Amino acid sequence: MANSQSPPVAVGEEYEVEALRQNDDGDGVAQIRGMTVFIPFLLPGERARVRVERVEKRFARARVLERANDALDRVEPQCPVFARCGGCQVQHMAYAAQLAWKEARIRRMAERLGLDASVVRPIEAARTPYRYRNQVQMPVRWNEATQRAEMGFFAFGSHEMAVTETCLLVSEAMDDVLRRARWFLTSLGPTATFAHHVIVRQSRATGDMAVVFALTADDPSLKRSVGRFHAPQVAQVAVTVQPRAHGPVWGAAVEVCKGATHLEERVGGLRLRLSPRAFFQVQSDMAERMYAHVVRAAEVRETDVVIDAYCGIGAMTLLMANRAARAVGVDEVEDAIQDARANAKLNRVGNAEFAVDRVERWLPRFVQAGNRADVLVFDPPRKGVDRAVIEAAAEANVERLVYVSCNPATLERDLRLLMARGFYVAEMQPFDMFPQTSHVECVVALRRG
Ligand SMILES: C[S@@+](CC[C@H](N)C(=O)[O-])C[C@H]1O[C@@H](n2cnc3c(N)ncnc32)[C@H](O)[C@@H]1O
Repeated sequence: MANSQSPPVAVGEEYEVEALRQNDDGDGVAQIRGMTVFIPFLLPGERARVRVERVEKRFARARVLERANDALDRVEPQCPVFARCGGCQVQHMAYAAQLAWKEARIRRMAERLGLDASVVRPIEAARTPYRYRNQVQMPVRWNEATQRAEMGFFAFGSHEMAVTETCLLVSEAMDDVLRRARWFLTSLGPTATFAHHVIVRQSRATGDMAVVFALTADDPSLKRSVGRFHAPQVAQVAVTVQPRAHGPVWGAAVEVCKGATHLEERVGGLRLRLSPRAFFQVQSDMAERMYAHVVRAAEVRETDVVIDAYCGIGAMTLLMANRAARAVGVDEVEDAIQDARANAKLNRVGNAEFAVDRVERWLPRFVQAGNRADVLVFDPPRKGVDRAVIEAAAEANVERLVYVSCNPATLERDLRLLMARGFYVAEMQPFDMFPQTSHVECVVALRRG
């Protein structure tokens, strides 16, 4: 018999459960003998026979063996590798239910922060919940037995590959290029073992695509071979050398082997040059709507000095510069800032400047040097902003701050800190930048007061 210290459930045990709610990863949550159990792909109200697969101190994970009923929100997932690929978590939910679930998460965050429910606006839905992504990174491996290159996606938190030729989140033209890249690597023979990822990005404006082969070896003849890849609408072929096949995908540099040096995208009336290594929002249409919202939320006036921290290729910097006295964009990626400077010229924006730096270094210096700023825009990566950035924002004496976040957990942490330093939340606008996944984007307008 289990003693009082041992967990109430054990790996391999089977139970009949009902999911009571959904956690932020999209998993169903049930209670078994007083323990919280997370069950992927089980929706609230659904009952199932499950097997416990992992037991931690405070929770366990279980897998559905047989589902007894279907929730009203359940739909048939469209992708053949859904549940095996780690990319999508909620294809089994109707799109309207995905939206409601994401909006509710932002509402719960507002509640925990002690905010009035009226600050949260209804979530902005994607125009197309499938085939919306403008970029994809597909792992590749060489199959010794079949002597073919295989592509697919890694399962969540593992390097086990779900082999597939298609991703329903990208355009059909991108799917076609991925297929051709796999045939091409197969045609190279075992030398293709050096390829570990194929990255494809497509411009919404021109339809042109850039294809980057990520290789483990810096081999000139392999690079020459890769340069022979061609497919309809592919305007650029490049390589990046990243010796570790499991870890970061990109190497230190990207070498264009063939074609254009950049793609061109158009957003919010701007022409934007886009290098392979520079970040760009994955859904161009939603990016356009979100940028327009950020400019409105920042209430940019013509005497304002605006700081766009984590600016990427400078799209928001330029949109705000058009209404301000001066705009400064900062990003740590040199290629992105080169694009941003070129984009300022391309769009004849004369009052935008850019710096290659880490925001946590640049912003405190900017503020301590006594420079004026009226508006701050933060659009950090998933880990949120550094403590030094919060302190600098508090000292900067800005009236308006707009925080663009792709991770509600770090957003909540950072909002709590900003609120403790004299900012209040005026509005929260969620955007469904990543349909079929558990991710949600949110733009928060803060004011000093
Ligand atoms: C979510 S993206 C936003 C980019 C841009 N605002 C846009 O909409 O395209 C985050 C950006 O932050 C940059 N970045 C990440 N950490 C940084 C840091 N510590 N300092 C400066 N830039 C950073 C990345 O290079 C990336 O361009």
